[in-house]
Amino acid sequence: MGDFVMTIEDDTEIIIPEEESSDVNNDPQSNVNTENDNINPEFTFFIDGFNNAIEHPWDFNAARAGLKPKILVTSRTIDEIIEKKRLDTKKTKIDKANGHNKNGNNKVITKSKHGDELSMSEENDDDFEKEYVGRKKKKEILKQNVVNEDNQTEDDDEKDSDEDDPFAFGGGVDYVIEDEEVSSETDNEYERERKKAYFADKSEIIQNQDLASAESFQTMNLSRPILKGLSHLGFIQPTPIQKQAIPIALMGKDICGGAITGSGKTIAFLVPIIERLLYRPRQTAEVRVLILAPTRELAIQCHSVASKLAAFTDITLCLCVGGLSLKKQETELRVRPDIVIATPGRLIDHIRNSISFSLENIEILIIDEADRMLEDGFADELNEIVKNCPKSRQTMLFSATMTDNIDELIRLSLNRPVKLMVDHIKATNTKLLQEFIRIREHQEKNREIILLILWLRASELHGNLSQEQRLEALEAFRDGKVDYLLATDLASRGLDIKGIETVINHNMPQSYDHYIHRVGRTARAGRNGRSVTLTGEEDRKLLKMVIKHSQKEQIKRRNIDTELIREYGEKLVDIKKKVVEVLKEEKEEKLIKQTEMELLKGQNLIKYKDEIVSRPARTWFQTEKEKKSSKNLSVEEYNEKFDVKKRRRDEDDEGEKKKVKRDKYAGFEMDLADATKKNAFTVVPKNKGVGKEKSKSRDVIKKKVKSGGVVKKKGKNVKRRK
Ligand SMILES: Nc1ncnc2c1ncn2[C@@H]1O[C@H](COP(=O)(O)OP(=O)(O)OP(=O)(O)O)[C@@H](O)[C@H]1O
Repeated sequence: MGDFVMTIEDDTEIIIPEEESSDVNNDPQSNVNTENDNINPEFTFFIDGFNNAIEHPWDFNAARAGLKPKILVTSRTIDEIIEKKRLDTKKTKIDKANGHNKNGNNKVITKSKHGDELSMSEENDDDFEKEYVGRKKKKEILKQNVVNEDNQTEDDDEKDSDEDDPFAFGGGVDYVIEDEEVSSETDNEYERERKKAYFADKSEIIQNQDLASAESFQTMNLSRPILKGLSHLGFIQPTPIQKQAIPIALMGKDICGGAITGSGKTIAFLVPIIERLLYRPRQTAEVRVLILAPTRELAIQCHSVASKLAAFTDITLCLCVGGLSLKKQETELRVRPDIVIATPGRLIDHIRNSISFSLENIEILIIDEADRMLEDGFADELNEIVKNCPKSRQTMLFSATMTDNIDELIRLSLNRPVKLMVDHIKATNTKLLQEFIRIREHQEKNREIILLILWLRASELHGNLSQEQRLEALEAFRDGKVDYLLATDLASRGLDIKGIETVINHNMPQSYDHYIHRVGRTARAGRNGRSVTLTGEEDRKLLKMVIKHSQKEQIKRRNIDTELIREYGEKLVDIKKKVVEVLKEEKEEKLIKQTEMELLKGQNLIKYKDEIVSRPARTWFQTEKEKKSSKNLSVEEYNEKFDVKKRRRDEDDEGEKKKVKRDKYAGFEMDLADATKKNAFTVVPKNKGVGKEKSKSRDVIKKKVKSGGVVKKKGKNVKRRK
């Protein structure tokens, strides 16, 4: 859960003078595209719809440019440890087969970073895999059946006669349940009246606005540079949320916008911002627009899309997120960029500590994933930011699970916001096929085995990685260099990576909202997608909610052959010893790295002592104690939901308290916070659908038992870095 709560502590950075020189060439003004003055009046738009959208509408360039200078430490990563073990195994095998000290022609000699010489056969690169998986299983994967209730296995039938059993889905049972989490559906008269008074009357606004003119971007009265930006991104027709939000936002109204995941909410708020900024006074530079996002990666993505959309304007942008160089951001903020895209913690750091930066001229405040930002974990930071913005600003909130709860919204002092809930409330995309694998209580220990059967090969994304590792993992995944991304909820919101075909939930998430965001990483922008969720007995209520909010044909049940579970369970036991060794080595390497970093920090403190001492100390709006407690709040809030879920299960069991005991080894033995352990989920990209791909089991085993920091590159004969 620490993933989401970025505070000043996460960003501790010793700013060394050398860094300054490299910043000079990164003036945000250099992004200004002078083409603006040179627009070709003859340019035309492509008109064949969605397919024109470019492959990667965002990139990591700005984030990479903002990375702190790399500190070279000599410790090995877990990838290197595993690679070495793999090579050692091969070496032993080859030595055994060939007799000692025979170096055949087809051997590659590599030298590890630590100087030990290793030999391996080019032809032998699959050995490790063969050893632990066995080729014949590659085909057996196809045995898994996706079934509906007509086709369940005997083992699974026992409880399914109960007509209130959500696992019995597919046969036409219509669940009508009271759902306290979908507020609008359960509002009482008083609540409805309150909302009527709080929100603007949309029909009145629409009456005054010719929404028919919003049918295409060209008829929206947008300026030429924006149309050109949209055209370059390959966007021709606005999506439903864009059709509604753009004209209303251009009127300066506050907006509470909700639309399903992957429906183009980012463009829905970026277009009106950029259009309005084109008419800003040019005499003085001011920071006029602030876009807030809950995670660094989402802010990076938003900044990248915004830069592309504004490429033919003179609008300047600055990315202010933790994990990237403070100094560089300070330099950029000094010239007052028009738009700042930020995560809350780093923004507050700048408000307090960057000379001449303030939010006093903010005209538009956008809060992306607003419901998440309104949660307790962000409460203090959000209050601090809103307090610093002028009251007269325009505020726009967006999320796929947007709340219309007035008590939550009231803190943002909105001005008669227009509620735009475009899709059926909390619906999932109809192009999403949702599969569920039932995990009975006695099978809880099999979750990892089942993942293993699903052939996962993964890189990782979670809060325990450095920002550089986080970017590398995402980039490798986006570019198809790795097949899967194993991620915590850090990746659950907003990330838009083309080609993600499947999302696998190792556990059903804590709430339906979390579920919507996770599975929403696939089936985006009109594409098909699939989610597979390992569903425990305690997840019945959530499963019912999913069914309730989905079309019948979106829901399927997937069964896993019990014989396969047994076999793969044995394989896991076989490699247990090796995994434990790797974990031990990794721990030692981490310690080495930490020590080296401390040493380096100490050296810099001595070297630049005068300058560091003469600088005013950085300040924060909370005391250490407050900071810690708001960080904990977020985790507590998350765990609370877990407890609720568990309680529900206990209630289902008629009060009988049953604790599912999980083998320590079978669980996630990683450094992440407990809440995160319970919520690892996995994203699977294009053409690597469940049951189709070849065996990559060792990676899954590696991930399963140790979720920290592995980026496994695809392909054979991965050469070791020197
Ligand atoms: N008008 C359009 N035409 C074609 N593609 C579009 C259009 N608008 C947005 N897209 C594409 O749709 C995809 C999803 O957009 P975006 O990331 O803004 O979704 P979102 O609604 O914010 O999703 P989430 O709720 O998951 O954050 C992106 O790849 C984007 O490039």
